[in-house]
Amino acid sequence: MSDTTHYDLVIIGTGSGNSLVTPELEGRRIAVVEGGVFGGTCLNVGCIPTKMFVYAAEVASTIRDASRFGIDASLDQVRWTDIRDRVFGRIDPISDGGRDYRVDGGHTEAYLGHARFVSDHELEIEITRPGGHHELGSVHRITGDQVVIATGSRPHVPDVVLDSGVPFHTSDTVMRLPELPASMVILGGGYIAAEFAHIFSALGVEVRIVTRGDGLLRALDAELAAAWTDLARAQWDVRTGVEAVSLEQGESEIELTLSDGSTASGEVLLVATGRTPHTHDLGLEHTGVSTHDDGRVVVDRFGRTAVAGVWSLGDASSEHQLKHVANHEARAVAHNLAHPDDLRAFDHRFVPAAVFTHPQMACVGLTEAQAQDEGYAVTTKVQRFGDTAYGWAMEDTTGLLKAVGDAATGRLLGVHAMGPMASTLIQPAIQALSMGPSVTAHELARGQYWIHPALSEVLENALLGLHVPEDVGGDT
Ligand SMILES: Cc1cc2nc3c(=O)[nH]c(=O)nc-3n(C[C@H](O)[C@H](O)[C@H](O)COP(=O)(O)OP(=O)(O)OC[C@H]3O[C@@H](n4cnc5c(N)ncnc54)[C@H](O)[C@@H]3O)c2cc1C
Ligand SMILES: NC(=O)c1ccc[n+]([C@@H]2O[C@H](COP(=O)([O-])OP(=O)(O)OC[C@H]3O[C@@H](n4cnc5c(N)ncnc54)[C@H](O)[C@@H]3O)[C@@H](O)[C@H]2O)c1
Repeated sequence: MSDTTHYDLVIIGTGSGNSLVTPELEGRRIAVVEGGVFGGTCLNVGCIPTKMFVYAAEVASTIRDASRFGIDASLDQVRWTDIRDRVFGRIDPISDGGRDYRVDGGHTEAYLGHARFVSDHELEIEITRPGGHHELGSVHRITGDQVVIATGSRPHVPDVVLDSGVPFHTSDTVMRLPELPASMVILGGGYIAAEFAHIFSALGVEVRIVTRGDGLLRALDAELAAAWTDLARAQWDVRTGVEAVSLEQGESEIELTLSDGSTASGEVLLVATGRTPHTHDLGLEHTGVSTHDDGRVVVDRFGRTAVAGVWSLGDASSEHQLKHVANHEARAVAHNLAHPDDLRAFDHRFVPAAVFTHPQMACVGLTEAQAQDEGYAVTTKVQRFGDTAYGWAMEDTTGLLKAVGDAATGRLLGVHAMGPMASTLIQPAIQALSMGPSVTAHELARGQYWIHPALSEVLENALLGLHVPEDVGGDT
C-alpha cells in the first residue's frame, strides 16, 4: 500500500459527481474515484441509452400504426445489433473520453477503483479497472478535507431470484443482449418495467409483466396509472398482485411460478424491482455518517451529512431517483463546496418525472389524492388529447391530461399527462409551479399566448377547465 495522499476534495462516483469539478475550485487538489464504468448510471445504463432505444421503438410503432393515416407501410426487419450498436457506439466513447479527461486532464487525480471509508475523512481504494495511472490491484489510502458521496444506486434483485440460480438481466445488462429473444418476462411494474416493455415489444418481443402491486406505475396519479395499466393489459400479458415464489430454467424459457399458482415464462428474465442506494459497501460504519433504513445517506437541505465536510447527493441520498434531481443537487453542492459561508439549499418543491413508455407518462406537483390529503378544496379537469386540434391530427384515442387545482385560491397544484410527448407537454406547468403561487391556473392559461393548433392546447384547455371562482382568477 502506498503512503496516504491528501486532497482538498475527494469525489466518490462519476455520475453527477463528475460535474462537481467546477472552475470555482481552481487550484484545489481534487481526487475523483470511480469503481464502475466512468460517467455513472444515466450515461451508461440509464436515461440516455434507454431513451435512444425508446426512440427506435417509437419509429417501429409509427410504421406499424401508419395505416390509420392512409399510409400503408410494413416493418420489414428489426436489426437489433444495429439498433444496439447505434446506442453504445455513441455512448461508450463519451464514457471513455470522460475518463481520459479526468485521468490525463491535469485538474484532478482519477482513481479507477472502489472506495471504502476507513474513518470520517480517510478512504482506502483498490484499483479495479484499467485506463488510469495506478496499477490494477494496487491499494491506496487518501484523505480529503471535503468528501462527496455520489455513489448512486444499483438494481435490487429479490432473494427468490438470486436463490433460484436462474440467469437474469437487470437494466444494467439487458440493453447489450447479443440478440433479441422471442419472449421476455419482466418482474416489476414501475418505471423500468414500463420503459423496457415498450422497447422490447415494439421491436417484436412478446412481453409478460409480473408485479406485486395491484396495477402498474403506481407512484403516479391513480386515475392515470389505472388508465395506463388498462392500455398495458391490451398490449402485453400483465399479471398484477402477484409475486414470484419460485423460478426454474426450462428448456428454452425461464418459468416463474406465481403466488396465485399461475405461471409466467420468458426466454429472458428482466428484473426491475426497484433500485437500492449504493452505500452498503462504502465502509460508512467506520464514520459518523448516518443512513436511513433504506440505505440512503442522511443529508440536510444543503447536502451535508452528519460529519462536517462530508456531503452526499443524487441516488445515494435523495428520495428522488432521477437524473434531473441528481444534477440539481450536484449544482447546489458544487456551489456549497466553493462558498461555505453562503450555502445553497436543494429545492425539491416541484420535482417532475416522465416515463418514456407507450403512451408516455409525465407528472409534476400533487396528485389528486395528495391534494385531498393535504386538505385542499380540490378541483380537477381531465382533458383528452383527442378533443384538441392536434389530437385530431394525431388520431389520438387514449391521451389524457389531468390538471389538479385549488378551488379556493385558483392555484394550480399538479399536472399529470398520459400521451404523445407528455414529457415535453407539461414543461409550462413545471415552470409555472416553480415560479411561485402568484399566478392562478386561469391566469396561466389566459396570461400568455398558446400556439394554435399545437399539442400544448391540451394543457391550456385543462387549465381553463378547472372550476375556479371568478374572484380568484377564474371565469366560472
Ligand atoms: C434504466 C434506467 C433508466 C433511467 N432513466 C431515467 C430518465 O429517463 N430520467 C431520469 O431523470 N432518471 C432516469 N434514471 C435514473 C437516473 O439514471 C439516476 O437517478 C441518476 O443517474 C443518478 O445519478 P447519481 O450521480 O446519483 O449516481 P450514478 O450515476 O449511479 O453514479 C454513481 C457512480 O458511483 C460509482 N460508485 C458507487 N460506489 C462506489 C465506490 N464505493 N467507489 C467508487 N465508485 C463508486 C458507480 O460506479 C457510479 O458510476 C434511470 C435509471 C435507470 C437505471
Ligand atoms: N424515466 C425515468 O425517469 C426513469 C426510468 C427508469 C428508472 N428510473 C428511476 O429508477 C427507479 C427504479 O426503477 P424501477 O422500475 O426498478 O423501480 P420502481 O420503484 O419504479 O418499481 C419497482 C416495481 O417493482 C415491483 N416489485 C418490487 N418487488 C417485487 C417483487 N418481489 N415481485 C414483483 N414485483 C415487485 C413494485 O411493486 C414496483 O412496481 C425508479 O423509481 C426511477 O426513480 C427513472
